[in-house]
Amino acid sequence: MISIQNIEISFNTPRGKFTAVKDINLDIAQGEIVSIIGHSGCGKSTILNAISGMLFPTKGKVLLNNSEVKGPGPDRGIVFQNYSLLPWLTVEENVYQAVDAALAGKPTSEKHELVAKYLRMVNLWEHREKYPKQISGGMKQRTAIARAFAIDPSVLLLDEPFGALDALTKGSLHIELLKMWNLTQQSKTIVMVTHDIEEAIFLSDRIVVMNNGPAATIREIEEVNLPRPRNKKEIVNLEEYKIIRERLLNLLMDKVEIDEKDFYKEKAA
Ligand SMILES: Nc1ncnc2c1ncn2[C@@H]1O[C@H](COP(=O)(O)OP(=O)(O)OP(=O)(O)O)[C@@H](O)[C@H]1O
Repeated sequence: MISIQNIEISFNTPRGKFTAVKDINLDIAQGEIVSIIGHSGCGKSTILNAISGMLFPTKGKVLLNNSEVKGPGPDRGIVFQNYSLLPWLTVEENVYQAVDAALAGKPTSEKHELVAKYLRMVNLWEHREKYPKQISGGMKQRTAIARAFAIDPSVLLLDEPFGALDALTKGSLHIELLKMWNLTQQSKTIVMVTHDIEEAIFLSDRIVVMNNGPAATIREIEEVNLPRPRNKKEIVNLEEYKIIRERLLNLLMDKVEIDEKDFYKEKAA
């Protein structure tokens, strides 16, 4: 469904051309959940932005259902870490506004029903009249996720959506995300950027591990062959889980160790 073909993304900076990522090739099937992990600054958000159409590759192309991505569209819903709710609208209005734009021409009652359905799904119906400043971080992110699902995009792009949340809230949002994915017959394709290895394993079918930048590339792609539905308490005891976790930790720690060695070398010199 998504085909990233040999993309390179460079930026013009005051110090010249900066290549953030290069030689990125990745095919993602419909209904797959794929996470992208890697050190800060390795280009995870840059890749997500190229899929969203907010950024154009300097070389190569991104195809969505065999058509080249030329800009953002309602077929792709995006959730960012910083909630991105409009502060002057209530929870319900924030979701309605997106639905109204995506379903222009449909009866108002139908749009309101849709908003209600998704707010109930993320347990926010009781809080629908509150403004963003009156709700917690987890509730803001629930609103953003409900809004993204309500417009019924075929692809959901999540940029560290749970990064600012505490572990318990994060855990319940993981379950709500999978609940919505299951309710759509696992037909939505989800691409998520995260720093959290456990989160990536729990949610994903595949995990893309990036090298460090500049000119970062894909280092390895791990398949997560854990049965679904997944139960967090149960999967952590499975051998497969432990192997993937160890492997991801080793891949990500590699660079840190190299940096440390360099530091001691410099000190000795
Ligand atoms: N508009 C821009 N102009 C110049 N450089 C940019 C621009 N956008 C991103 N970069 C650079 O590209 C690299 C990749 O950035 P990106 O935000 O994709 O990283 P990331 O892996 O998502 O990082 P983090 O995990 O910290 O969010 C960084 O070095 C960043 O400074």
